[in-house]
Amino acid sequence: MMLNTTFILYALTATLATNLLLFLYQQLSSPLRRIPGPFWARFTRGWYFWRVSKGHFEHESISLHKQYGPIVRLAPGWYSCNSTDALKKIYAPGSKFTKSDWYDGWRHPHPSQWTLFTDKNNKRHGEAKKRFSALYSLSSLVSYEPFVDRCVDLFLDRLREFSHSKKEIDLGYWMQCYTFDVIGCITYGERYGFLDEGQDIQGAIQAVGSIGRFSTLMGIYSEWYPLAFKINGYLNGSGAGGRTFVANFAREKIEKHKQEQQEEHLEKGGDVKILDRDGISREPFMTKMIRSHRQDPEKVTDYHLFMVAQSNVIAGFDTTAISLTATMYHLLKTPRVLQKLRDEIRAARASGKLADNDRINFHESQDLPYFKAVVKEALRVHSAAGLPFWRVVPEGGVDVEGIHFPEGTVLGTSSWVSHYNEDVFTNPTEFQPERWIDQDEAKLKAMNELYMPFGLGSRTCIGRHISTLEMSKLIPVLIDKFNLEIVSSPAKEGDWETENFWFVKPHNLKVRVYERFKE
Ligand code: HEM
Repeated sequence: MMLNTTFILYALTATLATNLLLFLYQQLSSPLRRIPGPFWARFTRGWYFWRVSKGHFEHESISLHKQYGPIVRLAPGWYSCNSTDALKKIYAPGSKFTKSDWYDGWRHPHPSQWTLFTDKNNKRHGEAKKRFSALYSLSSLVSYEPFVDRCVDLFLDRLREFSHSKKEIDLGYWMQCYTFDVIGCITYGERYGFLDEGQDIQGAIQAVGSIGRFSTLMGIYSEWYPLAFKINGYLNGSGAGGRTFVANFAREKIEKHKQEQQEEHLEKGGDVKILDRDGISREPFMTKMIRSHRQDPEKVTDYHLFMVAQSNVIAGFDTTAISLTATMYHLLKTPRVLQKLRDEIRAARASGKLADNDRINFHESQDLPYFKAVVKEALRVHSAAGLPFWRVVPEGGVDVEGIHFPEGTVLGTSSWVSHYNEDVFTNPTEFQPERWIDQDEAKLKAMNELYMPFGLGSRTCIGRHISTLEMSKLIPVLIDKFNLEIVSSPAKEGDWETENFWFVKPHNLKVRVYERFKE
């Protein structure tokens, strides 16, 4: 018995030692061994996990590139890239690179539960994206505009109340209420109701937000993800309740829309598009999708209906709220820019370019060059996504910055690294919308090549026009009608707090609101 135990111990030690030696040999003989990076990143993903878990990796990744150059090792076989050459090769439209296993952390572990954002199957992803891209296109925005108008009106009503009561508010939280309700309206034609009371209904804002931390960290050890997912479901504070609320809301609305269309179909003897006086359809996503589902249930399946509805919320609500909050934060911190923007809006109003005194049309907002530069600059200095967009090198490998990366290597670039590239962006930490206007063509081209708040290539954000609509209809009216004042707190040392678990979220941006009355 004693002999057996000793033998097993020897065998285990020998196996471990052999594996360790083999691992060290592979690392030290790898053609990529000369790529610099933090010491422990050579041997384990644990270093990356630890640093990301601190919640500020967007800044750390910029420093790492300053220290080590355009390619930095972040884990064995994972390299962060900072160059135009890398972006062109990794994210080229039609490239064969696939999303890496890190994205598994963002999906339900069952293989049937894929989403556009997480799909590693390029073929299936391409087909689905093509099928639904018209719903998100620039030309479809006009049909969603009345939904956004309703939410903007309600948001401004709330601000008027805060102005009267002089109550301090968390601006980031109220932006979340706005974007959650807008996405509900655009998707189902109905608000969730966050703007009514400012309540986080069933903890849904908190829950969808909490997905970020878990998914970001577990994606680094994606082989453990299915187990962690199961355990997480049993834990308090996992946000399961809020997620269930969002999923149930989707199921309930899908059923309701199906039933209504069925009744309408029977009554009118066929599918009918609801057009307004201008001949424009003002229908939410679900109405359009269910019509396509009725026409061809194999092409637009029940799963597609649910997947698109869920993706809109999970990928679209926080990202847009963060971008709105960041834009307001930088405007408030840079009074020169705020004043210039107000002047542009006032001049547009004075010259009769804005039809309504209390609202702004999307096409009018796109005729305000300084406003567009403000939003572009805000998304440069504060991109909502703050970690590399990891991709797997396909068969044949790839040459980046003169280094050959074999098939299976994981490469990625974070928009923060790209947007703070000092070779291309002069004084990158400064909020200067003018850099997008007063610029020579060559410089502008170089900046645009590195600009990636919505990602790049075939996996670019499908909802980017919708988020532009949401921002363009709120910010000009908000700054025209209200003064906002940041309430400084000693803990924040006059600045704001952010936390990065893929989404770089502002916390506790407390402001006071004052209604502006025109002279
Ligand atoms: C300012 C707001 C937004 C920002 C900054 C943003 C950012 C991004 C980024 C960076 C990606 C690509 C990630 C990657 O390559 O891994 C992405 C993808 C995606 N976004 Fe957005 N997003 C925003 C708003 C929205 C909205 C409003 C929706 C939905 C209505 C949406 C839906 C999606 C979807 C479905 C994908 C996956 C696309 C694909 O893989 O083909 N996003 N977004």
